[in-house]
Amino acid sequence: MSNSKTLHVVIFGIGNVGSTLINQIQAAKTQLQLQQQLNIQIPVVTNSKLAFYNEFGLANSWQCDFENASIPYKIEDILAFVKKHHFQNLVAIDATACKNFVQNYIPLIENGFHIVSANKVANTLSFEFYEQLRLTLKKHQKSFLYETNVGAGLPVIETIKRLYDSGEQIQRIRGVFSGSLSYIFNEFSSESVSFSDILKQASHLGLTEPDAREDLSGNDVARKLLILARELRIKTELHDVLVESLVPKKLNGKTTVHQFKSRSKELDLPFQKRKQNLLENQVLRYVGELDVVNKKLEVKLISEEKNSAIGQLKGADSVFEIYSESYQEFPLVIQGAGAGKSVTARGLFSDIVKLSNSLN
Ligand SMILES: NC(=O)C1=CN([C@@H]2O[C@H](COP(=O)(O)OP(=O)(O)OC[C@H]3O[C@@H](n4cnc5c(N)ncnc54)[C@H](OP(=O)(O)O)[C@@H]3O)[C@@H](O)[C@H]2O)C=CC1
Ligand SMILES: N[C@@H](CC=O)C(=O)O
Repeated sequence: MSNSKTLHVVIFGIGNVGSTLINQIQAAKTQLQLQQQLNIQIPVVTNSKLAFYNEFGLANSWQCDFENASIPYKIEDILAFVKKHHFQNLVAIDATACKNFVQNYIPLIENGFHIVSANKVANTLSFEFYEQLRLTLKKHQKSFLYETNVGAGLPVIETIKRLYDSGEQIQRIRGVFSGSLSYIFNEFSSESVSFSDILKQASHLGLTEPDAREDLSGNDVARKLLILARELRIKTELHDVLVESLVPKKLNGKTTVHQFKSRSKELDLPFQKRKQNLLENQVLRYVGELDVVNKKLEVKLISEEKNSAIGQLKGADSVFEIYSESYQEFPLVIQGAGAGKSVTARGLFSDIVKLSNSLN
């Protein structure tokens, strides 16, 4: 009898992260089969409007196939398709940044899907939804993995869970939680380039959210703090996070993404002023802090000494300093690329493989 296991993975969102994930899975097929007897089939991929179906799984030409043969869809069409083909071990990947898409999680779970998500929204809606989602997962014996929600491919959530589950008292988590803002302030502090040009670069590199104001407003970091707080069983909401937004009021949510992009030069002067106010040995850093003891979550722009751990960050690196009873004076530190399509897709891939280990 063969021990081979097949997963049927439906990928929602084929932008930076989703399309990289597909390519990583296709490239690893032989290795997965040989070393782990794991066969990952991708019978459906979608963007916000169109879906491409192939009951035998995607071919390497999937991008052309999607362009030529994708059709408009509703979530019910996908549920009907997987049912018709009696697919087992179903996994839905949320590689969207869509606030509405998470409303599909419950119907997906009720129809046999496990969920693996890079999208932070499901974990940062009301605490009521957070609990409802977990109750539904339990009822249907399904898993929800979301390591990439914090620190992209870095093992942040897993580390915090392990510490917490083994009774370790975590007191404080502090660091640079945003890969895009790390990149932006690392470059802006050390180079003579305008803020808007660096923002554009970060966006081209796929480091920012589809709407970069999610990063600049502090929303994305606030979500990450909230996700970690909830892992530590702190019952709190997104609006409880104290956030210093970097988006001027005139460019906030009332303008479209396109209008914001075309007016991003308006950010140059205020950031140039902040840079001029720095002392010689200082750089700008956008930091997050979760004070577990006082249940306080805060996101702000600070002037940091160049030679501190946070001041020395390079590229799109994030850093997470975890202070706890066993790591009091010298924190447990997790550092590495905190954003980017390749590391994030690899993080999703790793969650898929982890999930496969718990399936028949
Ligand atoms: N980039 C990074 O470094 C990291 C990203 N993440 C998360 O990964 C997610 C994806 O990011 P990224 O790939 O950069 O974003 P992109 O904007 O590149 O891609 C988003 C994709 O989602 C699709 N989409 C939007 N709404 C829906 C919907 N309702 N149903 C199905 N598909 C939809 C878009 O389709 P369309 O083109 O039709 O709009 C697009 O294909 C985000 O949640 C982000 O926070 C997490 C960690 C790091
Ligand atoms: N936009 C985010 C991507 C990862 O979550 C970031 O910059 O960290």
